[in-house]
Amino acid sequence: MKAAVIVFPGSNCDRDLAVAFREAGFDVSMVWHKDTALPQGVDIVGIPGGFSYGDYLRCGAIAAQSPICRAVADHAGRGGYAVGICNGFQVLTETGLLPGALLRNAGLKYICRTVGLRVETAASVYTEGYTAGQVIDIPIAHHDGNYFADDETVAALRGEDRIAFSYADNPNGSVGDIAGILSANRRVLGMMPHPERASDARHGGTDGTAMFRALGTALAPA
Ligand SMILES: NC(=O)CC[C@H](N)C(=O)O
Repeated sequence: MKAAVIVFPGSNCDRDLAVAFREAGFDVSMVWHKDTALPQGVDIVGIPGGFSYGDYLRCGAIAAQSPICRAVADHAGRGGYAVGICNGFQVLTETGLLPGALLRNAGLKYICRTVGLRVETAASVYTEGYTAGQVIDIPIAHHDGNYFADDETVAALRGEDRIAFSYADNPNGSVGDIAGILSANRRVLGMMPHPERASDARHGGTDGTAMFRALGTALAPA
């Protein structure tokens, strides 16, 4: 099983994400934003958190135009798996691979703390290690985590069971308390909270481990 973690100037969760993938059994390649192709045979792409290009012009906006994002879009277009965490979620909305946008937090402040996250669906390779309705503790660290989509889009996400996670106690003003969403084929996940930061008891929590473990199981060769 192969994972690729994309590295932009300003990424700061790339190595944490690589460790989480490795512990779930993936071979991990770090892929520079200027590369034009993913390594051969990649099963899943991870777009990590951080401050790509210093968050200019908007979080994820410049990263979305990088050469590697074209390859990521092709990979997703062929039905490949991709997960974007925090800044990675912002990149996925900026590339149009996921609907909606991440706006400035309603309180206009950067928020860095652990929050309760409700697993809305267990029907994805990312969430099948949880049960629907389960509340897990996962850290957030962002200033632009306020998910917005129009009513029609939110209704479609809800109707198609594509809301992966919601906040138990909305910290940032996200519409419908949405913290993470799936693509129509359920293979692309974007989420603001950081499961890779909750994958080692020494870092204060392990509720994120089940996500990577489930991925390792689902993507393992038959
Ligand atoms: N931790 C992150 O990925 C932060 C994302 C982005 N820089 C923000 O603050 O909203």
